Amino acid sequence: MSALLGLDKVGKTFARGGLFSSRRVEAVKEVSFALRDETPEIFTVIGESGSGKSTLARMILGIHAPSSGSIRLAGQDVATYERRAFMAKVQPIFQNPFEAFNPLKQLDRYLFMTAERFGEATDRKAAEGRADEALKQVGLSLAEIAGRFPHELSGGQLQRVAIARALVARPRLIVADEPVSMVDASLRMSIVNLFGRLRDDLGLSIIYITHDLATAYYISDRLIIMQKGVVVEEGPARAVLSAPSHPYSRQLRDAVLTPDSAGAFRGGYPPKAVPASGAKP
Ligand SMILES: Nc1ncnc2c1ncn2[C@@H]1O[C@H](COP(=O)(O)OP(=O)(O)OP(=O)(O)O)[C@@H](O)[C@H]1O
Repeated sequence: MSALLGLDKVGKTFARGGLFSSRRVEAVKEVSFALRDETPEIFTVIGESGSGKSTLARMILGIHAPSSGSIRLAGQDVATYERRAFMAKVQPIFQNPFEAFNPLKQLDRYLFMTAERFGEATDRKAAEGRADEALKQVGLSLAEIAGRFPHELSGGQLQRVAIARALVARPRLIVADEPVSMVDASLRMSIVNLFGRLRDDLGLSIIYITHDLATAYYISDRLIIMQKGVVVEEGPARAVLSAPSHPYSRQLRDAVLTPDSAGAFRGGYPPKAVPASGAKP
């Protein structure tokens, strides 16, 4: 078995209040997990605000260096990758699609640029082909997007373009940090369903960072639950959320457990009545 991604006792400590401050925050402590090469999956990192999810995502993306432990992609330490080679394998999707794009730049430019930089497209025609293919994978097309600016699209459409931009590189792994929390509640399930299709059709693995238990339950294959930087529970998503053993996991589950959704958490699938947001009942 070869690992696509392997984290071994990864930790991150920040100095609070400037470089010379002695106050330290342990944002992530000794997190270990591996994604298998042969088994594409949606691996969810769930936890409340401040639990260390984004710090973990940034370390996997090579934005922050771990303070301890190691992160390996296809057997190689993430820190030693040449940036372009790394981005061809791992692509990010961030929370706010409106911040991901310059409001003055046409959206197709981003797709062409990614195709040329990370997707090995050698000319404009190849880049257009790549962009159209990726847009179709998210339910759009180059004809619909060509020449359009970010403000001309809805948040949901724009997040689809952000996902298409990631796909243009034909990565092995997508790290999606709260990708649906800025998207209209009615569209959240369609975005997470799209992740499911990308896993099944393209063999992509997705690290899905969220505080939304409902979408996590619905789409995840495996998950870890984080609290104060520590993994308090891990395992197959349905098993963990149906019978959580840690008090914090139970608290999380109960926060979205309405009488209507209770059946879903007892094992019914798909969970028809689970709310699309993490809103408390
Ligand atoms: N650059 C930084 N400098 C100092 N402290 C930081 C930095 N980044 C994160 N932290 C701290 O690390 C802890 C974890 O933050 P992180 O953003 O990873 O949590 P999170 O689970 O992603 O939260 P949220 O859901 O609100 O984004 C918090 O206490 C945060 O204040």
